[in-house]
This record gives sequence, structure tokens and C-alpha cells, in this order.
Amino acid sequence: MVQKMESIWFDGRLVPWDEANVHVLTHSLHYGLGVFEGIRSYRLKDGGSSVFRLKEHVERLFQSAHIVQMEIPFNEDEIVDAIVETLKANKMPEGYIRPLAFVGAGAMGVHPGTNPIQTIIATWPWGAYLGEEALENGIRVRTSSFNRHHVNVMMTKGKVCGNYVNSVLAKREAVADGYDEGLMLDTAGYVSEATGENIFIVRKGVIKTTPLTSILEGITRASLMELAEDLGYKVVEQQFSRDEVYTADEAFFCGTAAELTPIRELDRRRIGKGDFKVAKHLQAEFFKVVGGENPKYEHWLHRYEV
Ligand SMILES: Cc1[nH+]cc(COP(=O)(O)O)c(CN[C@@H](CCC(=O)O)C(=O)O)c1O
Repeated sequence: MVQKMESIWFDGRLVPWDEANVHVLTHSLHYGLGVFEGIRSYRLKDGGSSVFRLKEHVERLFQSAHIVQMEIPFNEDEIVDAIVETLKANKMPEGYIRPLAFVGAGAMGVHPGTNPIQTIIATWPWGAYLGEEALENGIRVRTSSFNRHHVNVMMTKGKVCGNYVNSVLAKREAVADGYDEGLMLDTAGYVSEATGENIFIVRKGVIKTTPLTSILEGITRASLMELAEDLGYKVVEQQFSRDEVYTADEAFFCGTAAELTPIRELDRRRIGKGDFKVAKHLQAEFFKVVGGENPKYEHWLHRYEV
């Protein structure tokens, strides 16, 4: 159950958590057209706080809206300010931030007509997405029986609410089968991404991640690619198959909620020796970056004081 906080920002003002409600004929509730973000803020080593890559997340929120032709009635700077305002109102030196823009009530029927576009920002504490133990010891994953969306069925560069029915089905299937996460293949059968994360493998000394085609263009993915290259690793974006994961030396998921979570096994095949050497190195460096301990990446931090 998500921990209740003081306020939610709703269409331009902070309202008490329990008063942030909508009508049951809200268009997005029926037809899934809405866009959202998942963002984390972190306590910094120096005692302050920062939202990690806030600018890029807000840019992606508006990019998602652009893809599905939604006009968010605020500009990017207003949403950036509203996010910080909401964190402060909820006295959160760190936590998870969920902006959502959705089509409100009015006309029913597939065409959203002139229904209002409503915007909320909620924040709440969210620890290790896949469990504390997962960050340390990795997770067990199965290849999902559900493919990731064909790129002309759903717009996967958009973080679109309706896209996540695919993720829910895959996640529920994986958990029901005793796994921690599901890895989805694209409609051509190549590895795509997980239900809420992008994937990397380490094979023959090269760090490989999937091309952008069917995946959400992850901000953590982009950050880790840059960080890994700065650390001297060779990083490529290349299509790969499930059995390249089976025979990889390492594999890990990444995402705002999941951060960097090693994969212990896929489809009951242990991956490598399980020492997570590269994953642990990148994970440690990533946490130094989000904690403000690496000045090279200061521009990725949006500092604030509670
Ligand atoms: C499908 C998908 N792929 C990749 C990512 C990684 O993107 P990024 O966060 O920019 O590195 C996410 C984020 N998943 C968000 C939602 C999780 C949820 O359960 O809700 C998140 O990690 O916040 C996805 O949902």
C-alpha cells in the first residue's frame, strides 16, 4: 500500500491527499490515454536533497504527451516547480515522484473530444523496487509469454498509461510463477525490456543494451551508458536474443524505481558466476552520483531543501 502523504498537487494547487479524486467517467479510466513519469529524489551526502535528472524526466513527460497528442495545460518549468513544491509540502528529503496527465470526464466514446487534460503530482516513499535483497543478491527472471508492444501498436517512446496493461500481465505472470520479474521479447523475438525496467548484459567484456526500437527510452539507461563509458567500459546498443542473456557473464535491469538490479538467473539458467562484478561497480558509482558524491555529474542533480 503506498504511504499516504500530506498533499497532492492537482491541476495547479496542493490538495489534501484524500481529496485528490476524480469522477468514474474520467476518460483515461476507460480508455487508458494518459502519460506519466517515475522520478526519484535522493538525500545527498552533504545533507541536502536532489531530484535525479528532473529536467530530462519532465521533458519526457511532455514528449509522451506530444506523441499521444495531449496538451498539458502547464509548461515544463511549471511542472518542475510543482514537483519541488510537492516534495517540500510533503517534507520529503527523498522519495518517489509520480506526475500524471490524464483526460478528464466529459464526453464518453473513444475520441477524447474536448475533455479537460488534468495533471497531478504525487510523491511517496519508495524503497528498493524489487526488494532490498534484490539490489544485493540479484533477482530471478522468466521470459514473459507476452511480447513487448509492436512499435506500431503502442507508442513505446511514450510513457503511456495504457502501455502498462502489457507490463501488468507480464509482471503478474512472472510473480505467479515464482519469479521476481518478467523479461519481454519484441515481436521479432529479440530481447526488449522488462515490465518497468531496461536491460543490460555484459558479454565478452562488452556492456550491451537493446536499441531504442520497442523500449521506453530510459533515463537510468542513458545515465548508466554515459557513466559506464566514463569508467572506461565499452558500451554498445545492439539487438540480442534471450540465449545471449543465458550465456552472458552478467545481466542487470535499470530504472528509476529499480535503480540497478542484477539478474541472477533467466528461465532457470544461472547467469555467469553470479559475482555481479560490473553490475556492482556501476551500482556503487550510480549511487555515488545520485548522492551528489561525483561532481562530474552535478548537472544531473536538481537540488532542493525540504
Ligand atoms: C517499461 C519501462 N522501461 C524502462 C523503464 C526505465 O525508465 P527510467 O525510469 O527512465 O530509467 C521504465 C520505468 N518504470 C517506472 C515505473 C515503475 C512502476 O512500477 O510504476 C519507474 O521505474 O519509475 C519502464 O516503465
